Amino acid sequence: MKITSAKVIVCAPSRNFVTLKIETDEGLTGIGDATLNGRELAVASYLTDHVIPCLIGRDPQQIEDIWQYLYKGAYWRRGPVTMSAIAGVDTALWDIKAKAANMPLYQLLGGKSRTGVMVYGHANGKDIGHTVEEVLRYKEMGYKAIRAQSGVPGLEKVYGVGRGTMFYEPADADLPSEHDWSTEKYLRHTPELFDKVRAAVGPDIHLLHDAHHRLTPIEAGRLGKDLEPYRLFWLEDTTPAENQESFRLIRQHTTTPLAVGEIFNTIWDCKDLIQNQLIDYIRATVVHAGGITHLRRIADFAALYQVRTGCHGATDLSPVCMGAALNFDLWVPNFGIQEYMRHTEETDAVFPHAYTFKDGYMHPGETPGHGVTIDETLAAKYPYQRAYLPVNRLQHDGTLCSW
Ligand SMILES: O=C(O)[C@@H](O)[C@@H](O)[C@H](O)[C@H](O)CO
Ligand SMILES: [Mg+2]
Repeated sequence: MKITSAKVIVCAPSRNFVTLKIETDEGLTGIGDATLNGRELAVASYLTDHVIPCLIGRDPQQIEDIWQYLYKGAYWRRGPVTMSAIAGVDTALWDIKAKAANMPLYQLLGGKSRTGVMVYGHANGKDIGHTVEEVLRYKEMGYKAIRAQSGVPGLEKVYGVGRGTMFYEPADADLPSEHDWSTEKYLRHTPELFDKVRAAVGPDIHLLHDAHHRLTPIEAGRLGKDLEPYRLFWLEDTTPAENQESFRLIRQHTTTPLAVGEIFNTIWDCKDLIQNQLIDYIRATVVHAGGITHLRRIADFAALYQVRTGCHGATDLSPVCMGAALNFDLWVPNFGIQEYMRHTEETDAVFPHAYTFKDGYMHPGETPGHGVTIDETLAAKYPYQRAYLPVNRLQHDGTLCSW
């Protein structure tokens, strides 16, 4: 089998997506997500101008060799642009291989390890009362795990509070919008949020929360300790994780489970965190961590240390990534949970898919491949529109901080 052509499809049904489509001389095609929120065209160019010329004529069945060729052959290794581009190729090749084998991707990986993939949804509100209502609405929809994020009194715009109800998209302007931040206000507010949420939702629903890289390690330890009475499933991205060692301090102060890694793109970003058991869940996922091939390596390494997977699944990861991730989740032995932010109807129409949601669990479907396709005619009706993630400044003096 030979790769005869490949192309990048950039479209924006509700938000920007980058999709790589690979075609072969045996009529099989595969697609992969290569979306990097706020830097989409960098990945599109990386693929079109540098990767695709090297793919033509290669055997698409040689997934591992192509992965190593693209990772080592670039000389400049790692990073979100490179690894999202490699992920797009890798996912498309696994899609082709599973179609050639006439089986869903999870079967090719080793078959199912569970009856379904437990997912968590995003309940958010402008204040505690509204957030409690949203958490109860998600419980009503059948979710067994719900992330709760709310506005913080005294702060105008805070991460995680959407503009709609089901649809949350942080990239919101042609140039980065500016949010304000106060750790003090946030640390005062969040325990109160979970006191009310846990009291309303009962003991059986898994509750999650995302601190979104904003705390120092000792502040993270304090928040983790303050949230212990509410038994969170995980507290996510408490502190910027470039310094993996800093999680040791957090661990010393709290038993609240820790999740990190949605912005990681290789095993090297999380090696120390995992082998020192400084985290409980690794959030890396298909589109930003080099595809199925590399994510499988991360998961197998994590399994040695009883660290479980918790793949990122926000709306800026396309349905192609969701389909591939659900196949991965159904197979992976040390599965933890899958994030599931529902896409809009426009997005779902451009990316028809086999995956389904029922009573808090998802299934990738039985379609050969990863089970997601792209309607190119419809995609063409939604041209790219530059959009950035916000930047964040301390409310009291304007210092730029993590968003
Ligand atoms: O856990 C999450 O889903 C968030 O951290 C994401 O929504 C993140 O803000 C976006 O993916 C950034 O593009
Ligand atoms: Mg997050």
